[in-house]
Amino acid sequence: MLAVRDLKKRFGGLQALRGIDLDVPDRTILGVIGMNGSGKTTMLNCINGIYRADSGSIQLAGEPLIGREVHQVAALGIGRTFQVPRVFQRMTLMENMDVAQVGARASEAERDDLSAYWLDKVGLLRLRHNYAEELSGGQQKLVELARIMVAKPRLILLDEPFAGVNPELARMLIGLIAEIPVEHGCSVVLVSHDLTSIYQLSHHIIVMNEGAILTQGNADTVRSDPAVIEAYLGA
Ligand SMILES: Nc1ncnc2c1ncn2[C@@H]1O[C@H](COP(=O)(O)OP(=O)(O)OP(=O)(O)O)[C@@H](O)[C@H]1O
Repeated sequence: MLAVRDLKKRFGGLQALRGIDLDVPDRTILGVIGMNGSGKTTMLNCINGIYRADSGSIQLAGEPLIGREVHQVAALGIGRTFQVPRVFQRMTLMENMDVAQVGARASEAERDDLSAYWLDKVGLLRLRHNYAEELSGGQQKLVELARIMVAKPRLILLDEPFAGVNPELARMLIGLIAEIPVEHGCSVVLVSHDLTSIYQLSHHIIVMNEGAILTQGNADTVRSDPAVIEAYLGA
């Protein structure tokens, strides 16, 4: 679904990405871990068009993405959430959901049904007529996830979805992310410092360090890799 080759990005004198290669097969979850500043968010920003990569290639199901604007990447089927959720504060939750369906070939009733379905999935249906600004930061993260899902994406990029989310909501979120590939036919790139969730959810994991991939593999491989233990886990 997603293929990244030799992706490089520099900010002035800082080489933030030093040639990243990765593949996310259809209906799988790629976990991304790494120390602060290792380039995880920069990589997501290059994939969804916030930053223009200096070199390399990014393809979604064979479609090249580099050089496309954020809205064009979204229209090709990539949804994105942020460390600090970007929901429309002065809109109700239903209005937030509807904005994400602009251009969808669906009636108002169909759009409302889909909005309600996803708000229910994230446990916020009862608050559908509340303004987003009335919700906690953790709840806003759930709204953001629900909002990207109503656009029926082929791939979603989740940046620290569990940070600032209380344990009960986090458990619900883990269950929800786990079923997204199979039930909704969507691949996931999951950036998180929460190793337990990453190990539990990911089909494949990459460990980033100073803009490069330090190691990769399944949870067992990554957990036991001496370079990861030394560089990332510090133990
Ligand atoms: N717009 C920017 N301008 C200059 N430097 C930037 C910019 N964005 C990121 N960087 C730098 O690039 C490096 C990688 O940052 P990035 O945010 O991608 O790391 P990260 O792995 O997501 O970190 P964290 O876990 O703290 O979110 C850091 O040194 C950061 O300061």
